[in-house]
Amino acid sequence: MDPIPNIRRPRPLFITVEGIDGAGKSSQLAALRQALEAAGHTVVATREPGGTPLAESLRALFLHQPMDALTEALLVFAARRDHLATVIEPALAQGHTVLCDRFTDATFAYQGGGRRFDLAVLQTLEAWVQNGRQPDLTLWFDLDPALAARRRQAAREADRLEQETLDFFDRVRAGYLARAQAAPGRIVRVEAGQALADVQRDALAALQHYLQARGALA
Ligand SMILES: Nc1ncnc2c1ncn2[C@@H]1O[C@H](COP(=O)(O)OP(=O)(O)O)[C@@H](O)[C@H]1O
Ligand SMILES: Cc1cn([C@H]2C[C@H](O)[C@@H](COP(=O)(O)OP(=O)(O)O)O2)c(=O)[nH]c1=O
Repeated sequence: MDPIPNIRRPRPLFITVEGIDGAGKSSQLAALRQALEAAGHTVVATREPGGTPLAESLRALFLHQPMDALTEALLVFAARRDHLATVIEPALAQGHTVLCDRFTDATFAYQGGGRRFDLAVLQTLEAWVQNGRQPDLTLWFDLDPALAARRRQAAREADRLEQETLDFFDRVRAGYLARAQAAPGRIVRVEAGQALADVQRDALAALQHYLQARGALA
């Protein structure tokens, strides 16, 4: 008889990070990944829109071509469909934890909040595309839009979305707040206006709290 491998892998998780552009979520991904690996998870790190060759092509169009709000919503959900079918679901089925930079909360915040697009249509698309799949945990890096704009200006050239007004980002932020209020057990707000190390401390604490509460440690 083959020996049974003495490895206890924790239950795979689907974890997402969210926030307005410049909130600092990408800066926290490496530390989150390390913490998950230290807890026994094998991690697939990915992003939206993107994460597959097709979805990365859609991302390039999305970030640079002018389009209306419905087209935006259809493109991000088309990208999401391919990403779920070819990366996220297979990874979870193989026992890997998926750490994803943005997911559907971004659609409700940007297209729903920012563009004021019909939330009922987004809910219909979500149901069609996701087949019930939702993140287990979402860390929402929340930052004042004026401060986020200053951080972005110091860091990079603005893409199509990042050229939007402060009013737009106020609505995106309000969209995230509404999502967090509707799903308080899933979405955890992290105060992103602090120094990088303090944001990291709070994000890791929220992750550890979740892992302990769900028994998701190795
Ligand atoms: N807590 C922080 N304090 C100051 N600057 C930060 C902080 N977090 C990130 N930054 C900087 O702000 C810019 C945007 O951060 P980034 O992680 O790319 O944000 P996002 O992925 O949310 O758009 C980068 O130049 C980054 O170094
Ligand atoms: C996933 C998603 C992203 N977006 C937007 C948010 C961002 O402005 C942009 C790309 O996100 P992001 O990868 O965070 O950009 P960057 O690498 O420049 O930090 O796409 C939507 O509008 N709807 C969505 O559903």
